[in-house]
Amino acid sequence: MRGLTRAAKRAGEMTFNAGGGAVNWFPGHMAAASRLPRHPRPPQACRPRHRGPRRTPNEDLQPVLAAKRRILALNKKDLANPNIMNRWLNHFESCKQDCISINAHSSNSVNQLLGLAELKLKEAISKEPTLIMVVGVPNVGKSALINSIHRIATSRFPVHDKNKRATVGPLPGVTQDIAGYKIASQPSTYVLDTPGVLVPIIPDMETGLKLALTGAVKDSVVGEERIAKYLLSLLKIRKTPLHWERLVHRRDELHEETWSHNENDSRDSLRRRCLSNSDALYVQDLVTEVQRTLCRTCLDKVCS
Ligand SMILES: Nc1nc2c(ncn2[C@@H]2O[C@H](COP(=O)(O)OP(=O)(O)OP(=O)(O)O)[C@@H](O)[C@H]2O)c(=O)[nH]1
Repeated sequence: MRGLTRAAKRAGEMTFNAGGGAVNWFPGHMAAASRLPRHPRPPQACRPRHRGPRRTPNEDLQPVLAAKRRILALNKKDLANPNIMNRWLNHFESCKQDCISINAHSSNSVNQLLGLAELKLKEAISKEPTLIMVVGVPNVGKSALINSIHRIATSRFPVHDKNKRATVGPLPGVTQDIAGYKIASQPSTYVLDTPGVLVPIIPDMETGLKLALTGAVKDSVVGEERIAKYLLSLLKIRKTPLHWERLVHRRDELHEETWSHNENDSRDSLRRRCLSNSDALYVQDLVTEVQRTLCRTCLDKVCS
């Protein structure tokens, strides 16, 4: 296991050095947002994180958040390996952290989180008004979670801003400002959506590349090719079988199936569903290059 970790670290360094160029991980809106929790009346905190629980806590916010009642929400559970997710839940439980894994798009899942929040915030909710802040790195699903909470709340209580929605998007950095959503009255309770915040300085390259892989920073900040190479290195290190050739065969099969069953299907739609020849060749070249680099630096030895 330690060998794997070391190899991944080495792969991160190599990928990073190969791409070159300084990376600005911390744009202006993040700097502004990282000052928000020091508001004179600091709110309770709910922190959705996603498929990188080790890489995504913001240590700079810990002193402020530690004093709050908080729940750790591991979001995007539908994308995570359930065994690894359970290991993380056990880990946080052993650290006496209230932790739950959720899918922000699922009402059942968000209802479970709300149940836990009600239990946890019982005392605080009796004081008016209560602010619940959702914080986390960019693209973790904070706005999606807020929309689900707001939708559930509006089905329970009459609220005036029923149609208010936080903007959700596949790229990081969609939310640039703080916004409040009323989810209960008497006593008034609000959830606050916040811009995703990274730490001002990414401690090491591996963390940066992993954040990029999970979508917490835009691909263009690190460089698409650099991220692709790093991903391929990780797949190689973990001995994940690569299926490019099978994809090309699948394309030929699909081609035959589709033309024999549905003659109206256009070539364009076919192309969208399959990997083109040039894409497959490009990926194969990339794999070969990564494998050659890995051999050169004896990463194989580290893994074996
Ligand atoms: N599969 C899956 N996707 C999710 C989940 N939660 C959010 N997403 C998707 O993740 C992407 C980012 O979601 P947002 O809610 O915009 O993330 P955010 O944390 O507000 O992002 P910033 O504005 O960058 O801080 C969107 O494409 C969502 O649809 C989830 O539980 N499962």
